[in-house]
Amino acid sequence: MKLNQLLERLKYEVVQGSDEIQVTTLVNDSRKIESGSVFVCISGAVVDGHEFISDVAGKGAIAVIVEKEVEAPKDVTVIRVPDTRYALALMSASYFGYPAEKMKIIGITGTKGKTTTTYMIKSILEEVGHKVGLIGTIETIIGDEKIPAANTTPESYTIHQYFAKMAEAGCDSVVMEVSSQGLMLHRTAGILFDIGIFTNLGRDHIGPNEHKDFEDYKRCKGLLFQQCRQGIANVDDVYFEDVFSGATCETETFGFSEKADLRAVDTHLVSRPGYLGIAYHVTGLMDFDVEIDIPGKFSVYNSLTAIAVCRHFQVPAEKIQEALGAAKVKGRIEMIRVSDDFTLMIDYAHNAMSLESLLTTLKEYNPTRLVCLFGCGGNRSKERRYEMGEVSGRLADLTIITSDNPRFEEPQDIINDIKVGIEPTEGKYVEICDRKEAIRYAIEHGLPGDVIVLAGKGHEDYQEIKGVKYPMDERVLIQEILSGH
Ligand SMILES: CC(=O)N[C@H]1[C@@H](OP(=O)(O)OP(=O)(O)OC[C@H]2O[C@@H](n3ccc(=O)[nH]c3=O)[C@H](O)[C@@H]2O)O[C@H](CO)[C@@H](O)[C@@H]1O[C@H](C)C(=O)N[C@@H](C)C(=O)N[C@H](CCC(=O)O)C(=O)O
Ligand SMILES: Nc1ncnc2c1ncn2[C@@H]1O[C@H](COP(=O)(O)OP(=O)(O)OP(=O)(O)O)[C@@H](O)[C@H]1O
Ligand SMILES: N[C@H](CCC[C@H](N)C(=O)O)C(=O)O
Ligand SMILES: [Mg+2]
Repeated sequence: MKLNQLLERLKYEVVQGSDEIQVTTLVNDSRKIESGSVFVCISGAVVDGHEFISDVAGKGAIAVIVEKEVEAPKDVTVIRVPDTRYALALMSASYFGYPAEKMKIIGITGTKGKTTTTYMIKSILEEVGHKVGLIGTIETIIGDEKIPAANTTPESYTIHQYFAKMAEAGCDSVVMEVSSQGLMLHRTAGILFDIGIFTNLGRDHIGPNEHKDFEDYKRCKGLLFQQCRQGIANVDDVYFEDVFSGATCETETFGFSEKADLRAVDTHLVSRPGYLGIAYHVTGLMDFDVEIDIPGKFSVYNSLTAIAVCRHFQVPAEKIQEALGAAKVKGRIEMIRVSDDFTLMIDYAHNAMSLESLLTTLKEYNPTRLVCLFGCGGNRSKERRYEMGEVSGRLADLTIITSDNPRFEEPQDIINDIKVGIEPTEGKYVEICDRKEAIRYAIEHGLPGDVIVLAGKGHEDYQEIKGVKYPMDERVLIQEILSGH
């Protein structure tokens, strides 16, 4: 492949050498260089790719793409672009033959509900015969192949590599989560989404290596609506108009508000022993009854989003009803049967917004006690800690504070930060640092009619401590506890 073909959709300057050369592979990791590779230098959060130029030249790279002034061996072509992450995205699309243009691409952004909604959309579209690829927090799904995810929205090269595999596997559409960091770091640059979705916006992801402030977070979410044809938005969210202020797409809305194009009415909780769900009537652009096995008001939002998307694929109401009735997502309000007396669930709520909506909605089912077990991740937004502490102290009848993924922080320091939030609420709490022991406590002290939530780890099957991921799956811990281990 010729270098100028990879660069065809970019503005660039040839600083040294020629763009007429043939290259073998496109690489942004010096450890993956082959003879004839072009190396894209990314200024990362940990290291600067520009520092590897002599290393990659020694390994056979024949061109480098830079965004800074650099010294390079004379036989290496140097191309300068304004932003190398942006360039990597557009070059990757070309490298893999523009696979996004062969399928319908659905992108979902928002603070919460992305993962849940992607699975709902996939199951509805597959009900009527579409073949749907999926990219998100839990995994990437290409036909029968499931690849565990490192990021919610992977690096652009990986996205196009997955797209190419999906197109080859016969997928006609892709549903993917588009995180604000993904938008900020140009991981999805150059993709024209057929449908872009905005679920909601809450304070999150502010801190070192994430967003500098809420304004930046909000601005990044809005970028999706400058690169899609049809926007679909939650009109009830207070930030909807802000997020869509620069939008260039057609826009339709969903929500409870009378203004919504697709609206939920007559919502009612469904509760039977061992079962919590929600039902409503959808009206406006479509008209039918919906019942879902996932409790809570946000299940109404997530399913409305899925309905709005599937309407654009002309899916009939009965098929949507059927697929939504069976929708289940790993670690998202996943019910685990441990007792005939009380209800226990594993959920991924790991910020104040999701914990507040989860606990509020569960309280509506009138449990004897609402018990909330959680910790917070280390080396992630510190605001989450006291905010989640405050939410749980205020809404739960008992909070069990424990560890999540401490990463490089001391678990007890994280617990202390959570206590700063919980103490002023006078909410009842216990602290048990070891997560398994904390779960044991929750199960052994469960009272008839209790609802117990294990929050924060959701689908994760590991605990990350000082750079090592140790196996830890809450489903396995529960089975061990029940069998007396
Ligand atoms: C802070 C951040 O966003 N980091 C992400 C980023 O790392 P980076 O580019 O800054 O990497 P770096 O290690 O500094 O390396 C810079 C460059 O040098 C290259 N390099 C590096 C070492 C070497 O020996 N040779 C070499 O060439 C690297 O390949 C890279 O091109 O790019 C990597 C590849 O795409 C990501 O995996 C990584 O995500 C880390 C794991 C992360 O935790 N990110 C979080 C903040 C994140 O992005 N989260 C969002 C939202 C989550 C959600 O709410 O669902 C997500 O989309 O996942
Ligand atoms: N629409 C929603 N509004 C608020 N909270 C939600 C919503 N949907 C799900 N939640 C709560 O947030 C948690 C995470 O949901 P989900 O994984 O679907 O969101 P996400 O946007 O993919 O989040 P992440 O950025 O962490 O991947 C759920 O476990 C649930 O507690
Ligand atoms: N995608 C999420 C993962 C958090 C999950 C939680 N278990 C933790 O480790 O903090 C984030 O980066 O914010
Ligand atoms: Mg997600």
